[in-house]
Amino acid sequence: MSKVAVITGGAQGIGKGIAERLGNDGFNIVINDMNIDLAQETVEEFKKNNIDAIAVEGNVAKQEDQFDLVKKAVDKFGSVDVFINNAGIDQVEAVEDITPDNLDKIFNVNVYGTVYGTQAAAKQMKEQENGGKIINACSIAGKTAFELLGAYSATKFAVHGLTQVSAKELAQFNIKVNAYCPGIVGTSMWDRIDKGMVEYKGLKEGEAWQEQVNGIPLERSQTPEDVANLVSYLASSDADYMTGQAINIDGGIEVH
Ligand SMILES: NC(=O)c1ccc[n+]([C@@H]2O[C@H](COP(=O)([O-])OP(=O)(O)OC[C@H]3O[C@@H](n4cnc5c(N)ncnc54)[C@H](O)[C@@H]3O)[C@@H](O)[C@H]2O)c1
Repeated sequence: MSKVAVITGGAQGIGKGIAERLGNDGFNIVINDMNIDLAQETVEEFKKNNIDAIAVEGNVAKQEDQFDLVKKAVDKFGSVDVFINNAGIDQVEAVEDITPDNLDKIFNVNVYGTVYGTQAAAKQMKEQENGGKIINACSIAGKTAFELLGAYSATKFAVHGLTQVSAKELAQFNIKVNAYCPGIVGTSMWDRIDKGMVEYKGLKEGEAWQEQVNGIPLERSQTPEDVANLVSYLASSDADYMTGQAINIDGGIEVH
């Protein structure tokens, strides 16, 4: 029977790239997203390419939605072998300007969402003979400071910590937990970050993005496929001895 991968926030961007790659690797795919229309469109596109996939509407910040997501995946495909806590949101703000509402919002999705996804996936994986793999969306901003991304960065540092602790706690159940740390990926998230930085710094549209891209040693921006190449490895049996790692895939921006 094919293995099953669940990808939160998989309707577009990095999540879609990962879902497509894992589908081509032979996984059955379950895409979660709040934007169910886009998730359905993505699933239809995958089906045309012979990837077996379903879309499940849900908000990762709600614990019950995450358990419902796992239940729907198991009802449809029989297991959850890989669970990707990919959904995340951005905010561009100087630390002095961060509001309580914004702080709640970003922690709810990026941090609480990762906790709830891990809980739902682990419960199911503990019942499975072969355990499973949980893979979290961290960021280079989860290891290093980036101006105007204070709240976002704090959530990704938290995801980094959660990855390490979950790995230690779940190893005994043959559940591996790792994270991918992308750099500057051309998705709708970066369109919003560019807009926010342009406002703060008085730049022209696209200039903040270009400034970041100019600093990439490999001299090009990143694609969702670049990230998916790493996640494909983390989801595979080749990574069976790896757990607790947060791996940069960023064209050389950060070296640790
Ligand atoms: N784009 C980058 O440069 C970059 C770099 C490092 C890390 N990341 C991380 O990678 C992940 C994906 O980023 P992206 O650039 O593809 O983002 P994106 O905004 O392009 O896509 C995110 C998807 O998640 C969905 N989503 C948002 N909140 C949700 C929620 N509460 N519940 C369910 N779905 C939700 C959105 O509808 C959207 O389809 C995020 O965790 C992000 O922080 C992105």
